[in-house]
Amino acid sequence: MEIATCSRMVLCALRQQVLRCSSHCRTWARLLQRQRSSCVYSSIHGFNQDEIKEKLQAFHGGSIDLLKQDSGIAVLTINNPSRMNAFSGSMMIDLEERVSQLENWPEGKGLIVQGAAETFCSGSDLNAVRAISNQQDGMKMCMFMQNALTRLLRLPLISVALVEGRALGGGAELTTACDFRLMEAGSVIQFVHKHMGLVPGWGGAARLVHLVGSQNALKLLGGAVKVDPELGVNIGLVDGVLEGHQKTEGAAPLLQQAENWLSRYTKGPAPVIQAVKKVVLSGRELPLSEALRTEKDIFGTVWGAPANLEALASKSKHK
Ligand SMILES: CCCC(=O)SCCNC(=O)CCNC(=O)[C@H](O)C(C)(C)COP(=O)(O)OP(=O)(O)OC[C@H]1O[C@@H](n2cnc3c(N)ncnc32)[C@H](O)[C@@H]1OP(=O)(O)O
Repeated sequence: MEIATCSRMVLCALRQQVLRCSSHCRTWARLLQRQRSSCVYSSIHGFNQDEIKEKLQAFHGGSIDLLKQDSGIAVLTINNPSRMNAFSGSMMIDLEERVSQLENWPEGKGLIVQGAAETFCSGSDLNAVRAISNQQDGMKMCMFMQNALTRLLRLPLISVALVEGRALGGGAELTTACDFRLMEAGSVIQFVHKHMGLVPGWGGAARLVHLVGSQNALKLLGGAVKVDPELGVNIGLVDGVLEGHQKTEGAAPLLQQAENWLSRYTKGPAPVIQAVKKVVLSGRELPLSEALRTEKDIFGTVWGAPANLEALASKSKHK
């Protein structure tokens, strides 16, 4: 073959490769843009994040701890045991920061949200609530938490709330910002807002309606019903019941049980698991035509990618 012909062929292959790469880059840029716009409120809604962060910072205590594991499953712990893991202001800021870290975790596949010291979370810290009980601050805190929890639910990770002990008020809302909920036998999820003269404000009502339907949501909020694992499973709020490791002899620690449960869905390469979450998320949140276009874009990120080529080469049978 002539040298000129050969170089033309190489150039052509290179051009195709560049075109393919730039199309991938454009797709990723579009998807990243969508991820960045995960927030519900921004400056166009009159929301100033720095302003409310400064206010929340004054109510300290507790922390939100993040452990990223080599397995690709991270554990997020609500840690304020002396107040039954209630959310102080600084913990709200911590939560937002941990969500940012998880948004930038290419190896991530799953997330378990748990409470420290054998209980889940008793909602917002009532001391902070009293101090910011004026209308303006309440709205700002509500927007801040809706943004953080919406971004939590929209992470490209399959997430599970591991409910041990009690999930009350904002704690119950937090469970709805995960893809799945697992409850320990004997634990309770309760939207106690009505007893506090409130309704959910962290996005919990909107998400609850999607999970259990408006009839059940109305019952749970209107009656401040104590949801035990059996009721939770019956109405579709809860996806699995774990054995209480202290009460049942030989039961594995709860976190271990939750990791085992989740690992069924996180087995495989991170880009594929993240793509699975993204297609479901777009189907759940977008109008059909937009969801279909997004699915096509996400499909484009896995088609012909290493995991796909490897599977094709191995001629796998799905037995
Ligand atoms: C939009 C968000 C809406 C919201 O989240 S509003 C808040 C909803 N949550 C609540 O109302 C929970 C109030 N707390 C309770 O009902 C009970 O404390 C709870 C969780 C059932 C536990 O009861 P017990 O086991 O008897 O324990 P206890 O009452 O002695 O509590 C132990 C210590 O924890 C504290 N605590 C519990 N929940 C808290 C909260 N949300 N904010 C601030 N402090 C809270 C409680 O005051 C007590 O502290 P201390 O030992 O008296 O200093």
